[in-house]
Amino acid sequence: MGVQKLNEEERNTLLSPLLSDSWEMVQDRDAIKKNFTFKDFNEAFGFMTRIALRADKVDHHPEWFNVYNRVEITLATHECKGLSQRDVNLAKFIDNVYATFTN
Ligand SMILES: C[C@H](O)[C@H](O)[C@H]1CNC2=NC(N)=NC(=O)C2=N1
Repeated sequence: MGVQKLNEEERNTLLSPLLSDSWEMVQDRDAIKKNFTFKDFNEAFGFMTRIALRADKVDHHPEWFNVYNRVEITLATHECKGLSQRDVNLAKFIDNVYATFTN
């Protein structure tokens, strides 16, 4: 029994806070996304570096796009083809790291 998709109750309790904090559901996919903006590329890449190290530590990786000072992140769990607790955990971590950057 591998990782499970979030059930209805978990979506209400665990996803809602994220959706209230600028995460959005991806159209036509059980995934969440959020856009981040930084002072410059250096900060954007520093942010990505911290997320990357965490992703490798927890073995759960984002889908992301970066151009200069912008980073767009999409989270989903490939193993269950949808959102799992791992995505919730990583989203919270990402928001906590972002909060350390003054924008
Ligand atoms: C082999 C490796 O443990 C798996 O592929 C991990 C890696 N990182 C992952 N990241 C994400 N987002 N979903 C997964 O299912 C996943 N699985």
